[in-house]
Amino acid sequence: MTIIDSRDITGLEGEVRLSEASARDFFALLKPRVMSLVVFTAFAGLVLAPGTINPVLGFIAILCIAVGAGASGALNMWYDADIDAVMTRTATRPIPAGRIEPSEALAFGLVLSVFSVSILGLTVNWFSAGLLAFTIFFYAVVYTMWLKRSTPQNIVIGGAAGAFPPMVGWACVTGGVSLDSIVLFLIIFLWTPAHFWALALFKMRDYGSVGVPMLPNVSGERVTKHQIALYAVLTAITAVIPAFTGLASLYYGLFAGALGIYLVLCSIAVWRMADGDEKMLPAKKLFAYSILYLFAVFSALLVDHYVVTLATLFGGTA
Ligand code: HEM
Ligand SMILES: CC(C)=CCC/C(C)=C/CC/C(C)=C/COP(=O)(O)OP(=O)(O)O
Repeated sequence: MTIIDSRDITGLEGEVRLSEASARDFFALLKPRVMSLVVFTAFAGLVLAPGTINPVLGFIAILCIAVGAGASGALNMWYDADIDAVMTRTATRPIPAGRIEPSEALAFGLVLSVFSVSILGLTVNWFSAGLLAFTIFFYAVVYTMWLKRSTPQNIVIGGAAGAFPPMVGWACVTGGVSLDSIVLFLIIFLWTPAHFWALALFKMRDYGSVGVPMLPNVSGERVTKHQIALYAVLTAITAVIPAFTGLASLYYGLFAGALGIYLVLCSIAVWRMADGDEKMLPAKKLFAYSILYLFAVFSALLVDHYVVTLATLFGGTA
């Protein structure tokens, strides 16, 4: 018997397309583009941590963090399906578009969460697994179900979820937390407001249409622009700290400083933008640069780490 639904109007060919689309849709539930940078910061935490980890275990650890991050994205999309259906940016996501049932997304998110945490605990260590579980809980429950719809400080507090991954990576190697891993946490924690409020400024109407209390909608553009500049300065300063704690060299510090100065300049351009500006070009530029910035800072930490390690080896054998 042929099942007729809106996606199956061309017989067998339609059915084949349906199953292909389903795999893509389940993949989309993992928020792969956002989570790729999250996983990269976790990888950096794992590499920068003192000590070593068996490469196979390191690979399993990163896979578990990627799956756990994706699972939290699926749970976020399950809970937010009602507002995602209304906002133009999110209306075509698999659940609001009707391509995945909410119950399927919930089951998918829960199974992947349990799977990723258990495998990480059984193969690597239970401290990192506990931290991964806490991170998933923080994003899916604390941010998505509670803060997002109740306070304009939602992403400041909720942003902690996005900042934990390097600490999870670090804990995979050391089994604990250290000052250096807290600095990595702080860089992302302080970066999140400039990253997200830039987007919230040019997507104000979307958030207003669903009543989500994002800062620009609640306190207005001016306050948001001041807050963005404040957090950009704090981020730029914090990102230089690894050069002083010994986690990275002074060359890293100079590079991170230059990246930070440009972040602050972009945020000042947003500050100077007239309220009510329709095009919001400086905000769009800041959002795009914020992503490049975080990627560049964590890449610089990795490159610096390898260069210093090689230099030490070379110096040691010379
Ligand atoms: C509470 C914290 C955060 C909030 C509210 C937030 C919000 C957003 C939103 C709404 C988008 C647009 C996504 C889309 O339309 O698909 C976005 C894009 C993005 N975010 Fe964030 N973000 C947060 C934290 C992070 C973190 C921690 C990272 C990485 C470490 C990150 C990396 C990215 C990337 C790479 C994109 C671009 C995705 C693309 O090109 O489609 N975000 N963010
Ligand atoms: C290891 C692990 C569990 C990592 C999780 C990392 C994490 C919390 C990333 C946050 C990414 C993100 C897109 C937040 C926006 O949610 P939103 O609901 O405000 O955005 P939306 O409107 O696009 O859905």
